[in-house]
Amino acid sequence: MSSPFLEAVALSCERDWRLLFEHLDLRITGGEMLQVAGPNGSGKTSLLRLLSGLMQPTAGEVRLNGRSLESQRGELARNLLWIGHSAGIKGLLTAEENLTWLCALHQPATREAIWQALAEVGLRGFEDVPCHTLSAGQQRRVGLARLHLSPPPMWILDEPFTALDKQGVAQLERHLAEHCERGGMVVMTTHHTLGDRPAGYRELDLGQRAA
Ligand SMILES: Nc1ncnc2c1ncn2[C@@H]1O[C@H](COP(=O)(O)OP(=O)(O)OP(=O)(O)O)[C@@H](O)[C@H]1O
Repeated sequence: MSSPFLEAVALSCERDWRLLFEHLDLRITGGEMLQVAGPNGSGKTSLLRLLSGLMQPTAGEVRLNGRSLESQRGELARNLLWIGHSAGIKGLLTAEENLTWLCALHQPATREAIWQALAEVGLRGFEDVPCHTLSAGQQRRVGLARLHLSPPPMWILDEPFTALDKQGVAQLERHLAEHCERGGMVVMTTHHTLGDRPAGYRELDLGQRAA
């Protein structure tokens, strides 16, 4: 099967009567990484939410494999992994419990696979600890462990490096680049300058397109 591709066609976004961007066209496919950059409030998270089908555009359209996202909800759910600005985990659940139910949305994972993924993100020994007792960076790592659990090909990540230490940043950069090198797709926002970029890397600066 060919890799999925995502398009924005003449996309405009207005929030609270403020036009964030307009006439935005882009196409991203397997093997590519798009870093959405720009100042605070320029619309980076809004663009990611539009591309993930979590928000409706003011004008224009988002397409998956050449067809409107609206008609592709099932396909989108099968192909997309969205990790938002917050770690996206529940504090009262343990790391293992959080990943068990998050994975159930896509592809149920075994306990062994979850423990292995937690080890990959440096959380060996923290599997059965309630997440509210973990540090901010550790909580972020629990959420990011999903990227090691048979994830779908399209990753849309809002500020995934937040709260990570240097080693965590380097490890995540490598993992994202490897995902693209294997034919996966990454769209993300970050204010961080990436040291490890795959061949298919490009940047979209919303600050330079301000409406
Ligand atoms: N739920 C909301 N309702 C109304 N307006 C919103 C909402 N969320 C964001 N906005 C507005 O949309 C604009 C863009 O917000 P957005 O979060 O997309 O920016 P951003 O570029 O991701 O910013 P940051 O770098 O601070 O994360 C801001 O002016 C914000 O006030």
